[in-house]
Amino acid sequence: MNRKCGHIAIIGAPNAGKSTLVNALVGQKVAIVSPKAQTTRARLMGVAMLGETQMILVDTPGIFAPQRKLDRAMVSAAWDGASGADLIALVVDGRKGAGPKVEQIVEALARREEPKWLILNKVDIARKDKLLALAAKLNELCTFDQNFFISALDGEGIDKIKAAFADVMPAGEWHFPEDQVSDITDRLLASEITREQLYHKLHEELPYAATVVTEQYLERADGSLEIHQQIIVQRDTQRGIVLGKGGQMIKSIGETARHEISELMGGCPVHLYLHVKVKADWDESPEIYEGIGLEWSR
Ligand SMILES: Nc1nc2c(ncn2[C@@H]2O[C@H](COP(=O)(O)OP(=O)(O)OP(=O)(O)O)[C@@H](O)[C@H]2O)c(=O)[nH]1
Repeated sequence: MNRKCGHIAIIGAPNAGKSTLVNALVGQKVAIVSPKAQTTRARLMGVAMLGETQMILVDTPGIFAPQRKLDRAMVSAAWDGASGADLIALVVDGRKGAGPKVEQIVEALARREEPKWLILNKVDIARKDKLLALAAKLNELCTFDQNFFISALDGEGIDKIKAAFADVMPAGEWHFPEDQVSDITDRLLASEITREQLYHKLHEELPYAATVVTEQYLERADGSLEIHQQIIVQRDTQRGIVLGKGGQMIKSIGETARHEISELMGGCPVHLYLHVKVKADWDESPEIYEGIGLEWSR
C-alpha cells in the first residue's frame, strides 16, 4: 500500500480566504464563509483526498491582535492548530497587500520549525504586479519553500496546489475514513450554518455579539431531522434585530439555514426551530466555549 497522510495548517489574517480554500480542497462545504472578518471561531479539520493520499486541512481562526477573551481563545486556537503540522500554509489576501497584520504573522511564522508555504489568494481581483511585489516582500521576511497564486473562490490554481500538497505528505495510514469530509459533528455544523446566516444577513457588529448553540438534534422516524437551536445575543436590542419586524428576519435566517443544512445532509427534510435568547455574558461562559469548539481559559 502506498497510502500517505499528513496535516496542513491553513493560517492567515481574518478574511484572507482560509475557509474558502479548505472548502475548495475538500470539494464541498465544511467551513462557513462570509465577507466579514473573524467568521471562523474554532479550529476545524477538513479532509481532502487525492488518490492514495489523505490531507487533513486544519482551518484556523484568523490571526489578529486579540482584545476580548473570545478573541484570545480564537487566536490561540489558530496557533495551536499549526503545532505539529507537516506544513503550514499562510494564506494572504493578494488584493490587500502586506500590512502590519500580515507582516506580524509572517515574522512569527519565520521563527517556527515547520515547512512553510505562501499562498497568495484572490488573484481574480488582484493586480499581477502587486501580487509579485507582495510575494517578494513576504519572502524577505520568512523563507517559504513554495509560493502559489490562487483564487480559492473561482478554483484557479486549486488542482495544482492540491497535487503539490499531496506530493509532500508523509507515508502513513489515513486518519479518517475516505468518505469523511471533516472532524466536526453534524450538530456543530448545523450551528455553524445558522451562524453563517447571521453574518450574511445582519449588520456589521451584531454577528460578533452572537453565537448559536444546537440544543436538540433528532432524527425522526420518517427520516427527517428535527433541530432546535438557540441564537444567543448580549442585549435586548440585539434580540429585536435578530427577530426583525414581525419576525421577518429570523424567518429568513431560518429558511436559508434550513435549506442549506438539508442540502449538506444529502437532501433529507429538516425542521429547524430557532429561539433567540439574551445572555449578556455568554462570551464568559465555559459551556458555550466548549459548545463552539474553543478552549476555555481563565
Ligand atoms: N474574489 C475573491 N474572494 C474570495 C476568494 N477567497 C475568498 N474570498 C472571499 O473572501 C471573504 C472571506 O473568506 P473566508 O474564507 O471566510 O476567509 P477566512 O480567512 O476563513 O476568514 P476568517 O474566518 O475571518 O478568518 C468571503 O467573502 C469570500 O467569498 C477569492 O479567491 N477571490
